[in-house]
Amino acid sequence: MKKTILIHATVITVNDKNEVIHDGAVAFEGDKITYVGPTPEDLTDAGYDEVIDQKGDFILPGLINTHGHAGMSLLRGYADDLPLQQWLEEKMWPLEAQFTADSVKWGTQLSLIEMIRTGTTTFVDMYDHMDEVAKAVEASGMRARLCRGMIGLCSEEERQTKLADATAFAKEWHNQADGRITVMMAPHAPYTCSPEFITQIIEKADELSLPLHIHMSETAWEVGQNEKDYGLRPVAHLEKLGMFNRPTLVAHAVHLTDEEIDILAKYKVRVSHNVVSNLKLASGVAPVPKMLAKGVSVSLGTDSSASNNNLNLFEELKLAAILHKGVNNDPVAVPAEEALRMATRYGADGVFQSDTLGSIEVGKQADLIVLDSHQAHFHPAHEPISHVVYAANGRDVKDTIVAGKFLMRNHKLLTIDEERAIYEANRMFQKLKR
Ligand SMILES: CSC[C@H]1O[C@@H](n2cnc3c(O)ncnc32)[C@H](O)[C@@H]1O
Ligand SMILES: [Zn+2]
Repeated sequence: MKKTILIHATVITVNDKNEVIHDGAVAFEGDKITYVGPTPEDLTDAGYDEVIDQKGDFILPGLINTHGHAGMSLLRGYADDLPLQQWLEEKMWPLEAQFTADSVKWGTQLSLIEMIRTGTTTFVDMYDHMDEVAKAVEASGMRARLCRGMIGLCSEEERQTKLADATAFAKEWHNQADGRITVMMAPHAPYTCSPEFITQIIEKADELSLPLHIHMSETAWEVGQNEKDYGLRPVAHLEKLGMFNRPTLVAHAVHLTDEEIDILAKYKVRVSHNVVSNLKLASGVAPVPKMLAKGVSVSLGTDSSASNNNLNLFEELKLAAILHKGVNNDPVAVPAEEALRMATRYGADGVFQSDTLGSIEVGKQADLIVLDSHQAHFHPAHEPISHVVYAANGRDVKDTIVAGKFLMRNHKLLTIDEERAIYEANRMFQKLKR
């Protein structure tokens, strides 16, 4: 197995002690980290196949995007400035109904390019034609937690076809691509899936020992609708259906009462905070400081490029750190260190892989990103965490490494043909009837 060491770097470990190592080094053998510490004085007999001098660049754990729909990059910019329900019903769903496996394949390629370029090493994806997504992830070298999203607003026969499709996908792809691909079961939302359908999906997740993923409490409309239809708000509704007895990741969680936050904390429900998407669709602002204070694990998600309109998690990172200060009149809400944990450690928890991902520690997966620190906006050279959260942007990422393999080196993508992907995505979009 190849042994590599990155030396003379500023290593932002995001470990328990939040250590930052100046003139530090990170070594990995195969897919695992084998050394984290000061740059060794003498490497002559250490047996490394490759020694890379980072000249002070920042090394961080790869970022983890805990909610999105990669295929939807095909619809970037197609329907801006609308509220969620109108955006979905009048714009997204009619176009998605025309999507083929090829549309999803090329939409996903665009997303993978953006994510690798901006330092995401693991992402969650909920969509249709998931075989195409899984094949693209496998070839790209990325890590992903994938799920076939199920919308229940169709005939019983179609619902059962979707459940069978999700089950077959899970059986075929869970723990594949050397463990880089894992799977969840995903009812789309409480307002698009009946209680009976959600129950069937929970039972299937139980049978397959898989976590669950769902959009929840995204808009005030959704909460009102749930109360009207079932006499309960979404959190109590899903609790009653037994969803939270299984490991669950919910996306959005914008409209929550204090009691609902207590329920999420009690069941260790993971929350994906989609700050840009929630602002753009005018859904609201999730009570993130309250959730964090009550011990809820809150990570960051982009949602899709159709509501974001990019997959650059550095934007979520900065906004998560500053928005909650503004709306709560509290300059210490979501400090920089906590925002960075949301993008890394808590993300690892969000994908149920905190043992192996989310920080730079010996034994964990070598999922690393390198930021070019030789730029004006990273100087004066102090407080690296502050610079990464408040001053950095996705284009600062020069190297992206997943499972010890470079997917991008010196800004050059190594596993995806970018020009072809851009060409094909445009061709796919032109085929859609708008
Ligand atoms: C078939 S699963 C994916 C499904 O979700 C839709 N979607 C995208 N973004 C959101 C969002 O913010 N809330 C609810 N649903 C969303 C997407 O259009 C797909 O149909
Ligand atoms: Zn979504």
